[in-house]
Amino acid sequence: MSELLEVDGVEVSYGRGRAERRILHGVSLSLAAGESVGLIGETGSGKTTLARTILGLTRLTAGSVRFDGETVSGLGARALRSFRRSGRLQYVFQDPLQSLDPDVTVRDSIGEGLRIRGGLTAPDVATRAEAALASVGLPADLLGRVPGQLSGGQRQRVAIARALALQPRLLLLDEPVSALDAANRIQVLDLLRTLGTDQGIAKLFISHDLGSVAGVTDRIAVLFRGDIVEVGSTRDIIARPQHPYTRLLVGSATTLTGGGVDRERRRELRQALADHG
Ligand SMILES: Nc1ncnc2c1ncn2[C@@H]1O[C@H](COP(=O)(O)OP(=O)(O)OP(=O)(O)O)[C@@H](O)[C@H]1O
Repeated sequence: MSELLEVDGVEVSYGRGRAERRILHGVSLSLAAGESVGLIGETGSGKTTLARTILGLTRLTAGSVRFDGETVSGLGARALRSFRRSGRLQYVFQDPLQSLDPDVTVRDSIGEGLRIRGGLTAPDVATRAEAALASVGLPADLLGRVPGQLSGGQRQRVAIARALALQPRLLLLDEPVSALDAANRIQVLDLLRTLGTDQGIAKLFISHDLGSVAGVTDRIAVLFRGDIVEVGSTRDIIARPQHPYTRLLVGSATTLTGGGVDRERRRELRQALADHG
């Protein structure tokens, strides 16, 4: 199967000289068109760094990122701008206020990327914005509101609609529900499960919480201290986790196991992890 996204041996460091710290140690990961994959790792493991590298925002020191047949990691500033304008790869942040301007209406916010990309008349942009809003289950009467007049769950849906309006091939969703309360979290995850499947949009869910993405992904990749330590179908990862860190994740996710592993077992797994690293 030809891959939509191919991350191959990516290394990223921050700082220089003595202060240099390697964050990603040769990460490889691929996604096919329409596939839904979870990238799971604890805080500081390098998830956002990997997302930023895929977007071409962070420079890699080794390896490559290919997307939709193009080597993104090799693009110069100008080519990168044009790649971003194309909208083929969209990023949804944990906090919707990071992608939404507080003074801009929902209508203009969703239409902005389309206007920047060009090629559509103003009425076409408006129609696409309305359709995108409807596709995330929100009514058209929200179009005239600004983000401060929306609930947290509505804001995140608007941020998703804004990304969808550009008809991307891949959505990078960085902790898309962790800022939401429990009820909104379930609703937005429910939306994300089916969203884009008809159009073959691939989704990469980035999260520290295996439980919250298990129901929406085909595969899971586990990132631990800058290395992908395990990749497999979501079902296999949950039923037969191999790496000690994955076992700890599965054991801690009470929603998956109905109870989680007991304290003593978690202590053993933490010890195994310490021995591992
Ligand atoms: N611009 C930067 N300069 C220096 N160090 C950075 C920079 N960005 C991130 N880091 C460091 O790189 C490591 C990985 O950070 P990253 O944000 O990728 O982790 P993460 O897995 O996304 O964590 P979280 O779940 O907390 O968001 C952390 O130790 C962080 O402090």
